[in-house]
Order: sequence, then structure tokens, then C-alpha cells
Amino acid sequence: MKDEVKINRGLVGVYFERSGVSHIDGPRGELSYRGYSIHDLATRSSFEEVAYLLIHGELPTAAELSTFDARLKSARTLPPPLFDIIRATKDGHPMDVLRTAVSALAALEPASREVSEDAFVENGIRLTSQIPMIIAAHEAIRNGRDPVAPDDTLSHAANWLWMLKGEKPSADAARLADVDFILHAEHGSNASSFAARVTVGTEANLHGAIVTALSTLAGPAHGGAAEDVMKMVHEIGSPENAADYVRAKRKMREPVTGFGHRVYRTEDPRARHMREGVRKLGEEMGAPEWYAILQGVVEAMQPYARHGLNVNVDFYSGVIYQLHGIPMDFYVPIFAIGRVPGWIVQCIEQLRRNILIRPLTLYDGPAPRAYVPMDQR
Ligand SMILES: CC(=O)SCCNC(=O)CCNC(=O)[C@H](O)C(C)(C)COP(=O)(O)OP(=O)(O)OC[C@H]1O[C@@H](n2cnc3c(N)ncnc32)[C@H](O)[C@@H]1OP(=O)(O)O
Ligand SMILES: O=C([O-])CC(=O)C(=O)O
Repeated sequence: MKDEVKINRGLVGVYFERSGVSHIDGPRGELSYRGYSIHDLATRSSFEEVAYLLIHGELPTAAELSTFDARLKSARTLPPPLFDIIRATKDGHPMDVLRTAVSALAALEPASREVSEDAFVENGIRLTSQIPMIIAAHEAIRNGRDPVAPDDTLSHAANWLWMLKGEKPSADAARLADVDFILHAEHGSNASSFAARVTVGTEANLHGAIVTALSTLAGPAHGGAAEDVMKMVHEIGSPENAADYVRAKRKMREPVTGFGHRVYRTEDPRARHMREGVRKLGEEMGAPEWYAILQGVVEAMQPYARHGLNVNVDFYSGVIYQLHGIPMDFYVPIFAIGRVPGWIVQCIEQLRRNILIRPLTLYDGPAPRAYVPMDQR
């Protein structure tokens, strides 16, 4: 009987639900949100518009976008006790501080306990604005500065950079952050979104689901890869060392971070926009060596590309953040800023047709046996 059961370890290739949010064509390397190509959205849209599209299903009219933007801006507040929590945890990894702070928000803001589609939209919009505030406040507090107050004249991306650095970003820097958020906004049943859906499957609230998602995003096989790519780039040090680095990794059968994906068999379509960003920014800032190191790794990985092993979205993003002077341990939290709308809409979809997600494990432990009292063991 046991041998007849097919086990899908890691749920590889398993469809567990239908979804109308994003479509990933793995073999062709294509991605769309609500039917719109990621390439059009990355070049023509804004994070605010994409967040609206994901949450409400259609591109907004000018009036709808303006109302949505006003809702996001009015949500740029944090309850004062949250700053004490950030202060108490300031020496932790920013991802741990962020997760702790979102968890605390659930306790500090009673509205977050409601479980309904409307509440998920309302609480989701609040979290979309609060998450970048928490990350920026943490950076200020751990450096002995006062958190920077949000600026309502600035877009989501520009305001995030303003709060992080305390200086107004250039239009190019704000646009690059905006594109980064668009590219990270949604990706189907990735590990963190799936984990969030499991949480909502028990009829838990959105804040609980986002805490689950944040925990899951943090690992190096998922969002943590951007930080690891930057560590790799530092370890390689110069483009001519890239081939030796890859050879050594392959010899030890260790993954080269920033490569590989469960679904894509070609280059991740999001990587193209980030690659261009790294190249341009590196040249503009007189630091072309980072791009050269990354391309050295890509070249050395070429023999594996035909087996479907290509760069993913995390490969280039770290260097962009580095060039902007953003500390390495903030790379995963930045991914989280972009991904919030995707998590919200996945949770809404789950709630709309809710079902407890509870697969099976095939028991292969000991056969039934008699309990052995302590003095006889
Ligand atoms: C936003 C994101 O979450 S994108 C992913 C970010 N994560 C990374 O960049 C970390 C590095 N990559 C990886 O660890 C993996 O590719 C994952 C976790 C992303 C996907 O893993 P899976 O779908 O489970 O693929 P799996 O691990 O089975 O790999 C299939 C084959 O490719 C190889 N492979 C996969 N990724 C890599 C890699 N980065 N470097 C070298 N070889 C790799 C595996 O060794 C395996 O080879 P084998 O069949 O000879 O044993
Ligand atoms: O889809 C995945 O498995 C991981 C990923 O690329 C993402 O979450 O953006």
C-alpha cells in the first residue's frame, strides 16, 4: 500500500488552487500580473498603480489611483509603542525586527484582528505603508538617529528612500526603487505567499498571515538570496576570480546563489530590468566592477544554462542596493516592501474560497510498539 502512494516532495509540480492574479510561464520565461506583461508594468507603471491592479483586479482610472494613493499616504503612521519595540530589538537582523514589529502591530491595532475581505484590503493598505516605515525607523534607531517623518508629497518609493536616508532621492534613484518594488510585487504560489495562504486557510487574520510570509521570505532559498549574492560578490572580489569561484561551488555541489528557480527554465524575466539597472548605475557611479563580477559569474554558469539553471530576480538587486549605499541586511526587507500587495491579494483569494490547507505525510516511522517505562530503558 505504502509503495503505491506518490509523494510530491516540496509539492513540486502540484496545483493546489486556481488563481487570477499572476501567470508564470516557466519554460518561456514570461510573467504577467492580471494579464499585463511584467515588462510593460516595469517600464510604464508605478508601484502604487501595480498595487491597485493586484488588489482590485483592474488598472485604476486617474481618480481611482488618486484615492488609492491618498489612502496609502494617510496610512503612513505607526503607533508610538512600536518605536519602543524597535528600540528594544534594534541589534537584531532587520528581517527579525520587521517580523516582530508587524506581529506587534496586530496587538496594537485592534482593527487588524478582523477577518473579512474588506478588512484584508483596509489592513493590507495600512501594512503596505507601515512596512517601509518600520524598516527605515529601525535603520535610524540602530544608528542613534530619530526616525524620519514621512513626506506626503513623495511617492511610495521616493518616500521610502527619504525615510531611510533623510535626504530627498534623485528621480533616477526613486524610479529604480519603484521598478524594484513592481518586479517583486507578486509571484504566484511562491513559498512566502503559499505560507500566508496556509495561515488564512485556518481563518486567521491578515497580520498573522503576513508574519508567516515574512518568516518564510527570510530564508536564503527565497528572499534571502539577494543578501547572499552581495556576500558572494564581495568574496569573489574581482571579475577574473568568478570562474574559479563557480568551479569550487560546483565541485562541492553547493548552489550558486541568485541562480535557479522552481518554475523558470529560462532567465527570470524580472532579472532583465535589474541587470540594466546595475549596469547603468555602476557606470554612472564609477563602479563598473560589480556588474563585471556578476557577468563573470553568469559566464561561468553558462554550461548549466541549458539545464534550465539561470539567474533569478535576486541576482542583480543586491548590487543596486549596494550602489545606493543601503546596508546588506536590508536587502530581504526591501523585497518584503515590494511583495506586500502580492501577499495581500493571495490572502484575499484564499479567504474568498477558503479551505483548510492540510496535506498528508506518509508515515514511515516505527511499527506499533509497547511503551517502555523509564526504569527499563
Ligand atoms: C525570489 C526567489 O525566491 S528566487 C530563488 C532565490 N534563491 C536562490 O537564488 C538560492 C539558490 N537557488 C536554489 O537554491 C534553488 O535553485 C531553488 C531553491 C531556488 C530552487 O530549487 P528547486 O526547484 O528545489 O531545484 P533543485 O534544488 O531540485 O535543483 C535542481 C537541480 O539544479 C541544481 N541547482 C539548483 N539551483 C542551483 C544553483 N543555484 N546553483 C547550482 N545548482 C543548482 C540542483 O543541484 C539540482 O541538480 P541535480 O538535479 O543534479 O541534483
Ligand atoms: O516564485 C518563487 O518560487 C520565488 C520567486 O521568484 C518569488 O517569490 O518572486
